[in-house]
Amino acid sequence: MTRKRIALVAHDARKRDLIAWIGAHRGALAGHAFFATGTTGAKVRESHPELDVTPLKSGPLGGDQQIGAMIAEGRIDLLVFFVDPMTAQPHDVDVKALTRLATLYNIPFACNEATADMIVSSPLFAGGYTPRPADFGGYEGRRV
Ligand SMILES: O=C(CO)COP(=O)(O)O
Repeated sequence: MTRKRIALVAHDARKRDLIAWIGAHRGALAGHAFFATGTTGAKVRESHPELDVTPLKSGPLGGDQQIGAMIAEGRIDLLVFFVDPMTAQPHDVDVKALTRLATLYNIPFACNEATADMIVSSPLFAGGYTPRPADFGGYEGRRV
């Protein structure tokens, strides 16, 4: 198994769903390294102490930005971010920045359970798949 670096984020209304999702996939998730926004990380650690979870800052205090920076540095292989589409977030710009970077750097990114289910049950997940590097569509600063 290739050890993946998995970012976990859930808005408040989705935290229970993320914990349940982790429980449902504990076999596939065992042994990987997890990085999570603060409150999400604390809850994941509480319910799944067997996982190696590094908590970052809480989302509204910069945690989404920290994960975005890790993506830009090539330090995250998968983002599982259970988004609440029904509640306005004070840090909406940070959420947008994070999802933009996940898209830009072409990492697998699940914003709901169905997508997360497909990713962790894919043979590509088990098989050490490496996505092609982003080429930024001709952006002049791409080598910088
Ligand atoms: O707000 C979040 C993501 O945008 C999540 O942050 P917490 O995990 O600290 O609640």
